[in-house]
Amino acid sequence: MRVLIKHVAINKRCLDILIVDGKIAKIARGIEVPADEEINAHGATAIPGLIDVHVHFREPGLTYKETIETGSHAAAHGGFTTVMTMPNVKPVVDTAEKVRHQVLLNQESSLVKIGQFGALSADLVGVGAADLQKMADAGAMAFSNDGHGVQDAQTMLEAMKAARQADRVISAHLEDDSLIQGGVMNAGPQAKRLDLPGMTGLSESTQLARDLVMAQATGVKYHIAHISTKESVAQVRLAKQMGLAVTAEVSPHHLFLDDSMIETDDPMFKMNPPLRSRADRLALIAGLLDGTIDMIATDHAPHSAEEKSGSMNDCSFGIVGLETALPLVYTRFVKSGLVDLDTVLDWMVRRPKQVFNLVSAGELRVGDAADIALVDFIHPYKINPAEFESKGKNTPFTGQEVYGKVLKTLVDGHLVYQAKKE
Ligand SMILES: NC(=O)N[C@@H](CC(=O)O)C(=O)O
Ligand SMILES: [Zn+2]
Ligand SMILES: [Zn+2]
Repeated sequence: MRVLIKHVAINKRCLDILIVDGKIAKIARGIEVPADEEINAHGATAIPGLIDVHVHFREPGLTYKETIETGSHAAAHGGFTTVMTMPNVKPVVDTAEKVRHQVLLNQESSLVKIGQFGALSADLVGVGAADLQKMADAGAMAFSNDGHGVQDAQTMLEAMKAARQADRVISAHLEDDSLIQGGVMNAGPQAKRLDLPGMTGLSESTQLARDLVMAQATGVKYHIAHISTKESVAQVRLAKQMGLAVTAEVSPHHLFLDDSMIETDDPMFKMNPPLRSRADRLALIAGLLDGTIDMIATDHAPHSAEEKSGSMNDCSFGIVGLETALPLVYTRFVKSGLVDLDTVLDWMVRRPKQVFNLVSAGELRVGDAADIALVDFIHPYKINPAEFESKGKNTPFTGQEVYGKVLKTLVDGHLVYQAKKE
């Protein structure tokens, strides 16, 4: 099977891409060979398919929020060709048998490549680490307790030792429950103004301090999920200087929103960790720019309309991200002149691939898997949740004007998303 993509921009040059049997065979000017399928990509830019190391597809158990199929359509629509799915489905993916089952389910139902996380402890809250080695053997690509902080130090220590042994990364959701105090947004003047219970960022940074000491002792590859505070960024910077195998991801919403922008009690602004202060947000941007933070991950967390209605006091934590990440990052960071597109691809393709050892993901090089997104960076459009492929429409970015509409997405040379003609 040969696919020929004609007249596409790559690093600002107009080139053709020849794909043979799912792999990139040639990238050059004016390739003239017969092909089973020819795509005229005039006006589009080709980028390697994006990688998101933090998403929630809600199958099994919570499929009214999202299924593997709808989540994978959302990924493809967002230009993502590989995602890593968190284990907080129902039942939680916390045994080798459940990992095996989940990996099969992912393969059957997904349009994009999926790396599956196994849980660090039983049901995400159990004391004592789960059997990480067995889960790794069954196909778990990494481990996480996302959704819950690991409250018990001994449990985290056991998990770190086992992850080190199995050569898998731990992605930590950092949250000390004793410091949360029923908060629904960041503690600070804005929470007071809105008369909403606040939660302190110390909940994240204190647990991070504990974990970094144990990460050094065990030598585990330790990754911080959705980092959100300036204190955490400072700790990661120091830990890296000390030579620890520490990495971190930041979400687009923590980069582009802060609690001063929450003007009303609006469920679309409730997520975990919460939007922090402007000073925190600026520290996250600085950390990303200087390499302290390695990558961007969406924490795509779909919920039903009902679960995201009413007051922040009662609604669910989390927002969707797969279908807004690239346009938001491109518009705020590249269009504004802060960084070039290639740097964004470091954050959204290369570092995620390296850190999580995602060997099947392609990087737009001859010989690599043809995981490619064709993107229109020229024409602006407005974010409209009604156009999302995800079941979750819960985003605080509705109506924002952005650049970076995905026109087509290919996984192993197969078209998995195609924008409707206007
Ligand atoms: N981020 C969120 O607010 N929610 C996530 C859980 C998580 O990422 O901690 C979810 O599963 O809904
Ligand atoms: Zn989390
Ligand atoms: Zn999450």
